[in-house]
Amino acid sequence: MTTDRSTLVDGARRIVVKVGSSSLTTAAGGIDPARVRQLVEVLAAARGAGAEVVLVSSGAIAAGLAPLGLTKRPRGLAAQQAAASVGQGLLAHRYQEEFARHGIVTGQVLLTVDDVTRRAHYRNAHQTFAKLLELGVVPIVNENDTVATSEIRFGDNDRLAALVAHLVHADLLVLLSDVDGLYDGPPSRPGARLVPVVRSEEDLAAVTVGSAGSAGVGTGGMTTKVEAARIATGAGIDVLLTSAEQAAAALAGAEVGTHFEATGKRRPTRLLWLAHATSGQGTLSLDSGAVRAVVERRASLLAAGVTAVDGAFVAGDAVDLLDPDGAVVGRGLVNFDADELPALLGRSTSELKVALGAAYEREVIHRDDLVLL
Ligand SMILES: Nc1ncnc2c1ncn2[C@@H]1O[C@H](COP(=O)(O)OP(=O)(O)O)[C@@H](O)[C@H]1O
Ligand SMILES: N[C@@H](CCC(=O)OP(=O)(O)O)C(=O)O
Repeated sequence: MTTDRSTLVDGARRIVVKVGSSSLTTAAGGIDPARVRQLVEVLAAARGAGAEVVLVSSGAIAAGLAPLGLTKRPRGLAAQQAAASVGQGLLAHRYQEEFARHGIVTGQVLLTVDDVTRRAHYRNAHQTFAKLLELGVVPIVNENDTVATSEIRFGDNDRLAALVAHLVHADLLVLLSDVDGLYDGPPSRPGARLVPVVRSEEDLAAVTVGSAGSAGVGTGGMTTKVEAARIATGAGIDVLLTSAEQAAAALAGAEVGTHFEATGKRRPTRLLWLAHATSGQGTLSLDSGAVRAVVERRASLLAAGVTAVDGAFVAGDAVDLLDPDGAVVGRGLVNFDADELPALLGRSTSELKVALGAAYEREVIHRDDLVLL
């Protein structure tokens, strides 16, 4: 049964709100202080009503354009990183001042994929959010654009927001865009209709999802929002998608935008990151026995079942697991460097212990560090 909106919103104790660049910028592309102010008023009201709020805000690159004399988002990664470096401080400052008007302290959290997939870093991120919220701070999150390389980049804050929602155990994820919800086709197309509720994949089958509109500051368009909604709902978190203009109404429980209903159960957070926020830094090819062990018995991967190694990874990196036909069956955090592995392949752990010492007795990937894809 569909939860009515006011029950959904009133029942949400912890809310992650994501706002896109297109909802924060002027037509010329710079940050619009009036739009930031309006958003902060809505979030301060949600806080006043008793919810804890985490804001995932895009806009660093957009905020950095004008100071650098640029009129549109640059194409190259280095130029985007430079713009983000200039813009992130300005953006954080804008928020800090606006929240301070409501007596609310903000904290900046810049995340990279690495920060949240490696065990120690992930625990650290989790603890930082917990402490900030305990202290009554509104964390303002963005990708750490200036240091992320293209290989380890989320690239879009929609998925980042879904993963943060899971990391902080949010009850509700609100995605704010320049469009007031999911339409059954690109909203510029005549006759496109708003989809008020998405309950399952079947409801998405009839929807044509396109990329960003003409303004040119957004990144992923509707594709990354639907993907973010899939990640969050699959992890047990309800999602509301609407426009920044309708944020106040949405957070007051009005029937605006699109509600993606939570479907799945919570999964261990780190594995969600591993499945959705990383790509493998290399591959391990498995023989059919190892595929069965890993996929059917959920066992750890041992060197005996690995037939080939590809890529330049180091211990702790994510690698993709391939079946004998080359299809990706899983992803895991590997316990050895790529150049250590060839000498171990096909050998049993007891044999490795005798030949190379106890340090080589360990699994290639422990089952707790492995997700099936
Ligand atoms: N089926 C759809 N429903 C709604 N919007 C869509 C759809 N397909 C494509 N879009 C486009 O996606 C855009 C939102 O993406 P984007 O500009 O990246 O937003 P943001 O900056 O908020 O992340 C909308 O303005 C719209 O033009
Ligand atoms: N991290 C980048 C934004 C990436 C992004 O997802 O942008 P958007 O599609 O506007 O939400 C920035 O702050 O400019």
